[in-house]
Amino acid sequence: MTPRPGDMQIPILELSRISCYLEKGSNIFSDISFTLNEGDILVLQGRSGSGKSTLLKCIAHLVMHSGEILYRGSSPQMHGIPMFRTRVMYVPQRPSLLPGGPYDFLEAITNLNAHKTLFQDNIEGSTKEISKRAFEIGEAWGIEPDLWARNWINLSGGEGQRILLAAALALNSAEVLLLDEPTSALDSETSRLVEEFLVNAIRSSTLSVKAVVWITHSPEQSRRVGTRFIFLSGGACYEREDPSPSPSPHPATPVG
Ligand SMILES: Nc1ncnc2c1ncn2[C@@H]1O[C@H](COP(=O)(O)OP(=O)(O)OP(=O)(O)O)[C@@H](O)[C@H]1O
Repeated sequence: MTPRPGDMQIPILELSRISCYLEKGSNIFSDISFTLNEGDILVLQGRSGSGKSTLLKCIAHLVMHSGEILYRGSSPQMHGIPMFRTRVMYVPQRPSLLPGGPYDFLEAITNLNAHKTLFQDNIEGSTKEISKRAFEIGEAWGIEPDLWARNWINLSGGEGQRILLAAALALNSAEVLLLDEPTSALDSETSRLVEEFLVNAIRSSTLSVKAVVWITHSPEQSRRVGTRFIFLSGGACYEREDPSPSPSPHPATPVG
C-alpha cells in the first residue's frame, strides 16, 4: 500500500500493548504502547538486556509478539509483511549473519518483489542507481567504493556498520528506520557525520525516511539527535522530556 495524502494525519506507526515472551512465563517486556509521528527521532534507551533490540525486532515483525502494530493505520498483514519491512526497516548493529558482501546485499534487496513493486521498474529503484547513492553516502562517511565489493567478514565493525546504514538510506524505500545502535562501532568524529546525515534525512522532503527509532547508550548522542526519549525498564516503557542517563524507578510518564 502506498501512503495517500490523507494518511499524513494519522501516526506513521502505532504500537498497542506489545508484549514479547521468550518462554512460557518469562517475558522481556509487556504492554508497550506508543505512537510515532512524522519528524520524530525517538531515542530508545535502557539498561543492557532490557529488551531494546527485541522491541525493534518485534516492530519489524522479526520476532513473535502479541499486541497490535499499525503502519499508516493498517496492520503489517494488510500491507503484506515483505512490503511492510521495506517501509518499516530494521537496521541491525552489525551485518554478522549476512552472506557475501555489501554489493551482493544491495543486489539481493533490489531484486525482492516488494522492492520492485514499490519502485514499479522506475530507474530510481535499480541496483545501479541505488549502488551509486549508497557509494555517495558511504564516501561522505569515509567508506571507499571498493569496500562494497569485499566480503562482510573482511570489513571492520565500523566499516560494516556504516555500509549497512548507507545501504538502508540509499534504498530510499523506508519511511521508518529502526536503528539498533547505529554508531556503536564508530569513532566520535565519524559518529557525528552519521548523526548529522540522519537528522537532515528526516527533514529532507526528497528522501523516503520520515521517522526514526534510534537505540543508543549515549546520553550525549540522545541529546544531539533525539526529539523524544523513551526508556525501557523492568519490562515497561516510559517517556521522558530529557535523555537522562539512568531512569528512576518511578519515571514521569508511563506510556506502556
Ligand atoms: N533468541 C533469544 N533467546 C533467548 N533470550 C533472548 C533471545 N533474544 C534476546 N534474549 C534475551 O532477551 C533480553 C533482551 O535482549 P535485547 O537484546 O533485546 O536487549 P537490549 O536492551 O537490546 O540489550 P543491549 O543494550 O545489551 O544490546 C536479554 O536478556 C537477552 O538475553
